[in-house]
Order: sequence, then structure tokens, then C-alpha cells
Amino acid sequence: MSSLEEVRVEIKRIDRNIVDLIKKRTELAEKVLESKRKAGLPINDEAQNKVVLDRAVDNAIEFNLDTNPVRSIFKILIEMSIEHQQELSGQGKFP
Ligand SMILES: C=C(O[C@@H]1C=C(C(=O)O)C=C[C@H]1O)C(=O)O
Repeated sequence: MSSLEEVRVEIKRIDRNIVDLIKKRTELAEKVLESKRKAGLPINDEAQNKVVLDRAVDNAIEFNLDTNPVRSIFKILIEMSIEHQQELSGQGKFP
């Protein structure tokens, strides 16, 4: 195998792990939703969104990565979590 192919195999493995982690993160939203239901809290929590985004930026700095794309990725992850919670609670976008 050429070194290009080897690196692509490693990228493929990491990409699968990323999707696995996204799935796990999204599933945790189900537990969060249950707690929110009991406490009568809204699905979208702006204060917590800020905590998550600030933490993502801090982690990006620690790992010497460009903060803007990392922040954008986490905004998408938060949107996915909110949409998943809305679907579970019958407030999904689609009937
Ligand atoms: C998962 C939660 O629900 C929403 C999604 C969040 C996230 O994906 O990190 C953060 C806050 C909420 O808007 C939560 O409240 O913790």
C-alpha cells in the first residue's frame, strides 16, 4: 500500500469514529430531554449553548486548531441535538 493509501485508511477510520461520537452525543440528548421534561425546561438553552461553544474554542486553542471552524462544527452539533430533541418531543420540522 502506498503511503497515500495508508493515510487515507487512517482518515477513513477516524471519520467513522467521528460519526460514532456524533451518534453518541445525539443519543445523550435523549437523556437531557427527559430531565428537561421533568423540570419543565425548554429544549433550547442559550446559556448552555454558550458554555459548549466557549469550551469548544478553548479546546481548539489547546489543540492548536483554528477556532472558527471548530466553533462552526459545534454550532452544527448543537443544532443536531436540538432538532433531535424536538423530533422526540413531537415538535419536529416535518409532520
Ligand atoms: C443537550 C442540551 O440541549 C441543547 C443542546 C446543547 C448541546 O448540544 O450541547 C446544549 C444546550 C441545549 O440548547 C442541553 O441542554 O444540555
